[in-house]
Amino acid sequence: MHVSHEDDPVLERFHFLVNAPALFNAVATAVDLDIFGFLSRQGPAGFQEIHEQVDVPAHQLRVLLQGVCATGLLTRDEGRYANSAVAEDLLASDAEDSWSHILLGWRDIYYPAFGHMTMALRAGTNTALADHPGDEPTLYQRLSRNPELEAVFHRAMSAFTLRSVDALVARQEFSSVRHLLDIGGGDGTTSARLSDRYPDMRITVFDIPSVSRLAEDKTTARFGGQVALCPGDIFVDPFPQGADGVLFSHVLEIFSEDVILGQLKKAYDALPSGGRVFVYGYNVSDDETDGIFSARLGLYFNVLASGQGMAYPAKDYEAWLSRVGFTDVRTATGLPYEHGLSMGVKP
Ligand SMILES: C[S@@+](CC[C@H](N)C(=O)[O-])C[C@H]1O[C@@H](n2cnc3c(N)ncnc32)[C@H](O)[C@@H]1O
Repeated sequence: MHVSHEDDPVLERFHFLVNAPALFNAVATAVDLDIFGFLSRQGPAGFQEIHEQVDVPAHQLRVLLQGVCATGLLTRDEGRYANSAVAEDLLASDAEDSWSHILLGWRDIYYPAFGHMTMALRAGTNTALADHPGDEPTLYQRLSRNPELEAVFHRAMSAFTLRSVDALVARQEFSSVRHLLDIGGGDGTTSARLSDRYPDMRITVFDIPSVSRLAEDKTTARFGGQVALCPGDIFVDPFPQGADGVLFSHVLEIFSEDVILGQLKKAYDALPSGGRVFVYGYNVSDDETDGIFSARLGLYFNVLASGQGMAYPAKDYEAWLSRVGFTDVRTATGLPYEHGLSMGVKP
């Protein structure tokens, strides 16, 4: 006799979870086939109208549409399909912040790696990186050998960052910074937002050379002298001098405690007295039981990206900032998508 868990919300979650990999891929395929975009431009459409737009045999399209309807992202009313409000808002456009970019990035880069999870966690290192040619120890470095996949990665990264960055940019602590170093600043998405908001702030975006090239359009082309690019390796090259603020956005969480302490010390040494450090990213709850975005991220780091790191709880960052010598250490918690901003000031 099985016990019934009918009223237990964990059961409902379990049922969704075990089907989620297939459903996730169905939704990503619908993005690929521009089904959400078509329904957005066209309004509700019958099967035949969708079929005329999509190069998939009728039976296979029927199966796909059933799968996407089962997620709730498409609705079907008297035979006509339509985007749900969530699909219309998140998946129908090709805009920079569209979730469509995020889905394709997760599908092409993150999720293939998770099949290696048991092996990677047992091995204590990112064994899934073997699927990406090269001998460098992190995914970021190896992606520079594959410009197409690197572009997919940074389009997804940028779209996700845009979904949470407003809360970061709005922090009044940035208004006193004259020159900010955006360490691991990626394609410059965050710096571009900061430049819009603080036209008097100079910003230097530091990232590996292949990523710096991706940042050119978004930063120097648009912001001229306000944003400079500094190609380099955080483990090899010194941080540029003269800044009074250092931002690590979605960067420290990739690495182990020792590496984080080393990078925070580097920031401390580069800053003048009164200079500010900002550590922005995902935080799991202090008791490490909560945060599904953070959970995915920590697993991705350990299986694929670096073999280290996690969405550390804010109290870890606060302890590390204090240990390195920063004062006024605190965290703005509860930012969108499980984000927090830990800050400190060099005395
Ligand atoms: C998760 S992305 C964050 C991008 C951006 N800061 C944001 O919040 O959207 C991490 C960034 O760190 C950069 N990075 C990783 N290892 C690096 C290294 N050794 N030196 C310089 N940048 C590095 C990557 O290229 C990537 O752009």
